[in-house]
Amino acid sequence: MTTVIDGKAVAASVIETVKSATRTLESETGVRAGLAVVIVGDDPASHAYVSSKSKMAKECGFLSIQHTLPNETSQQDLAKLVADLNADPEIHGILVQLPLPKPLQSEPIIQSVLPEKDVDGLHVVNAGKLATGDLEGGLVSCTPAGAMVFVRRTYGEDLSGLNAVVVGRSNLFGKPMSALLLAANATVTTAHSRTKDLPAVCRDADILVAAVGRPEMIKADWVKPGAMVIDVGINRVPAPERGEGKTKLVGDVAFEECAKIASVITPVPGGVGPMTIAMLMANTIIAAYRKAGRKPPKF
Ligand SMILES: NC(=O)C1=CN([C@@H]2O[C@H](COP(=O)(O)OP(=O)(O)OC[C@H]3O[C@@H](n4cnc5c(N)ncnc54)[C@H](OP(=O)(O)O)[C@@H]3O)[C@@H](O)[C@H]2O)C=CC1
Ligand SMILES: Nc1nc(=O)c2c([nH]1)NC[C@@H]1CN(c3ccc(C(=O)N[C@@H](CCC(=O)O)C(=O)O)cc3)C=[N+]21
Repeated sequence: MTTVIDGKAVAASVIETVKSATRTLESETGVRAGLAVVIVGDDPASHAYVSSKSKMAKECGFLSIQHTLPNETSQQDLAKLVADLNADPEIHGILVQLPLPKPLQSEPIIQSVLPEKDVDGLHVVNAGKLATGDLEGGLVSCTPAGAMVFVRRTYGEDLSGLNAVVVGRSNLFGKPMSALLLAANATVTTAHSRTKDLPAVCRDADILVAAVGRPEMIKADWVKPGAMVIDVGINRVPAPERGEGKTKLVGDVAFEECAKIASVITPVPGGVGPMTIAMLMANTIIAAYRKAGRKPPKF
């Protein structure tokens, strides 16, 4: 029987841990964890994500601040806001929603967030700590951190002897995912658009992770029988069967056919997506504990 991971349920258990850690920190030190989310422009999908992040932060008991800036915001004004948030002692985590509208440059903004407040894990200091195997000292990008929770719940802490294939090499997901799998002793291949014979590479994977952004690209005959398949892709596609002009979300994995071959698989929606938000809350409480000189909880 194939196990379909219930990402909402796993995310809810992470959120419970965050809530109790938030209460403990506040009662023992008087520090209330604070998260600032910055969004520039009016992209509706980004607004939907950001409002669910702000809502979840409130639910966790955080001070939750959202800064909504207009499309025509200048690079200097955005940089000034980040500098103010860096200096604000009530704020422990800063997330600048990506992508930024043109012509804003995201890289200088990402690198200007203080590493200890970089709950997205995108600062070179955090990426570097992960790359050098320092998993305790930095902050890890939320989506790969969430996918690793699924991996640990399936295989445990030690992935020795297992082959993992990550399709995609972005700084936001593919690279940190590969680094986390490697740190857990898996034998890791990072595949991308230039990889030769991708289906054959994927068939070698005991843990196959897809983060490409191509609807249902991974087919059943790419999956090793009994493998764990983690689908990170979020693709909105037309769904005429639901009515004219309707759309639906699908992942990068052809779910129905791959579920027959895999032993464990994550759905879209309801898989990795909810974990991204939960791990953002986890990173914020970790940052707040560190700021207070306390040992943060483990997730
Ligand atoms: N669930 C969640 O919370 C999140 C979901 N996502 C989703 O995950 C997906 C990937 O996101 P992200 O990493 O930011 O995307 P990017 O567009 O930054 O990266 C996509 C990667 O896929 C590779 N790729 C593209 N086409 C192919 C192909 N035909 N064969 C093999 N590899 C290919 C690219 O290779 P190359 O480098 O050679 O160009 C690149 O490395 C998206 O659908 C995104 O929406 C992302 C973040 C969070
Ligand atoms: N600085 C930054 N950090 C990010 O982590 C970041 C970002 N920018 N920009 C965009 C991507 C995408 N992303 C998602 C978060 C939650 C869901 C999510 O909750 N998905 C639900 C479905 C949501 C729906 O129905 O639309 C699910 O898969 O079940 C998806 C995708 C974070 N990202």
